[in-house]
Amino acid sequence: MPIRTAVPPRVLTVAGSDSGGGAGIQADLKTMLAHGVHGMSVITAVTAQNSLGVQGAWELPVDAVRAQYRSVVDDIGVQAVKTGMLASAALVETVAELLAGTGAPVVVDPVGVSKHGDALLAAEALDSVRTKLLPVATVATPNLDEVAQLTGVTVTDEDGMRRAAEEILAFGPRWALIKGGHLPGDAVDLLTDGSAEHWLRAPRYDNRHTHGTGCTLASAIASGLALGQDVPTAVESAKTYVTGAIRAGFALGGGIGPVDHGWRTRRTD
Ligand SMILES: Nc1ncnc2c1ncn2[C@@H]1O[C@H](COP(=O)(O)OP(=O)(O)OP(=O)(O)O)[C@@H](O)[C@H]1O
Ligand SMILES: Cc1ncc(CO)c(N)n1
Repeated sequence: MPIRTAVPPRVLTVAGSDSGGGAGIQADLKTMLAHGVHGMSVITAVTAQNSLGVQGAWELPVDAVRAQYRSVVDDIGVQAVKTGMLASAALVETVAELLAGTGAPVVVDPVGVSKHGDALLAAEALDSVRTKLLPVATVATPNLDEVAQLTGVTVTDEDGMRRAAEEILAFGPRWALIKGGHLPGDAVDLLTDGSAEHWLRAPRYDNRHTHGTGCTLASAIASGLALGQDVPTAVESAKTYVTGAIRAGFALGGGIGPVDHGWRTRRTD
């Protein structure tokens, strides 16, 4: 048996736990495993969640979040970070302050509500996301509901996605990835840094089992960045990964099932 000598890149997710295993920390770590990086976690909140919705949510104390972050970063080190559910203004500000000191690229998924419409971020935290968190992001990945919450822009078409990207970039992230997954038609996303524009197009799969798509996409981007890819390359390969995972999504429970993070190891065609 060969003995491993190379150490895989390390990727940190700062996010909430989804007991159902489809989104949040659980989706992030599965995505990282699928990309061959070493996944680590700072848990910000615990949700009681399944295919039907979010039955409860409890955020962790700021000190617990700080301590987890220091444990990971001071000893193991990180090559990329992804943030997801941050729950409160206090946690958003704490995480933003911690990330301002990291030299690693940061993918911010500004999680606002779950697929079922359950709030995962307090309304009074939106301003901290705009002024503290987005400025430290290498890539921000809002869906169209999060765009509306953060900028007031209602997107109905691809021109609207351009306007949304400008507004998001004005908060300070280096790149904006506007996810058009909630529009009808093909699943079209726009990646831009204000000059280059990359449109990512994939067929829309008529699959209701899409729990955790946003977490999966953002973690795949962070994994690509940790592997040394540039932002457009990491986003393109993450889009391919999430599209395959949605295509292979499966029914679990009585509601919206998860995407299949392991689709590449299971597909035969
Ligand atoms: N039915 C679908 N078929 C193919 N691609 C999809 C579909 N739904 C979403 N996508 C793609 O999945 C990715 C995630 O987008 P989406 O808008 O679903 O994120 P999200 O709402 O943040 O997800 P979640 O809140 O469940 O984590 C995007 O690349 C989007 O285009
Ligand atoms: C914990 C958690 N994070 C993110 C999402 C995004 O949908 C979710 N449903 N649950």
